[in-house]
Amino acid sequence: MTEALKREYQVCEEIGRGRFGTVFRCISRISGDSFALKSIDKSLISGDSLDSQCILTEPKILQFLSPHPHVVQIFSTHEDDSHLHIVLELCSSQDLYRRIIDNGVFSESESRVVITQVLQAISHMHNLGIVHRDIKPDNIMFSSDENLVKLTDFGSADFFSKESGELVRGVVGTPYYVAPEVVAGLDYNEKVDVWSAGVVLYIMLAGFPPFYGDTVTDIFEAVLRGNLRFPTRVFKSVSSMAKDLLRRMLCKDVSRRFSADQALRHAWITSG
Ligand SMILES: Nc1ncnc2c1ncn2[C@@H]1O[C@H](COP(=O)(O)OP(=O)(O)OP(=O)(O)O)[C@@H](O)[C@H]1O
Repeated sequence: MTEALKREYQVCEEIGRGRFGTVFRCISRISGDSFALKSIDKSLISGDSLDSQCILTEPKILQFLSPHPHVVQIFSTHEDDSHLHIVLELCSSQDLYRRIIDNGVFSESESRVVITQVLQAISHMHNLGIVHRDIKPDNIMFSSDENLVKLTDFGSADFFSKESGELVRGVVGTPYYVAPEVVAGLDYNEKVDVWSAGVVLYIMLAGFPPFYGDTVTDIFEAVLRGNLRFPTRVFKSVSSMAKDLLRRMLCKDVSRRFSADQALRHAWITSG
């Protein structure tokens, strides 16, 4: 651990583990406030691999996006021979995935509170020319005060240029959440994040994803068909306004799919 890090923070208990590192709670010796310290073991990453790119991209993009109320805040990075340490805002241990598993489906008003904040984070990113490419419940955390939602995990994010209309390439994302144009191997734009946020909203309301299958291939085929259904058993009590927003976010035709800003202006969002 670097001297500066040891001087500034007292490292406490482990609070999580990812593929490349361990996350600890740490306390600032100056303010007494708690933070999350993500320590990435550099020996687990091979030199010029995609993994090492992701790990280096994340702090760079977080620095660029911070501060925003719905993007997990980065405070500093410290590097030594063996590790890259990132000091982040401390979130609650429960992410949206865990909350859906533990508490079941969300009401419309609960879903609205979460998705509005996610869309605000996406709008902020898109306005700064960044596409996240891995929006999913596991990457949506709650802040320690529980009502604030924070978007995390920018390891798959990339820069794009809105002015030049330049498109992004590469199959990136998680099967249930990935947009059809990504699965089809086409170039794509930032609206892939709106599609993924639409999948998240659908799951919060229904408890299952809109496009699913037993294997990754089956899921991809369902995504490519993009046949959005609202089974009566589950959706009979969901408002037509909520379904209308889902249709506009989960629209296969990218040119007709809502942007994050359009979604934020939709009546179902603003009526909240
Ligand atoms: N800012 C944070 N505040 C609180 N807990 C966190 C924070 N960041 C990460 N964690 C916890 O640490 C765990 C590991 O996080 P990390 O970002 O290293 O990996 P991951 O994104 O879960 O997985 P992968 O490494 O496969 O991408 C998370 O699942 C979460 O429980």
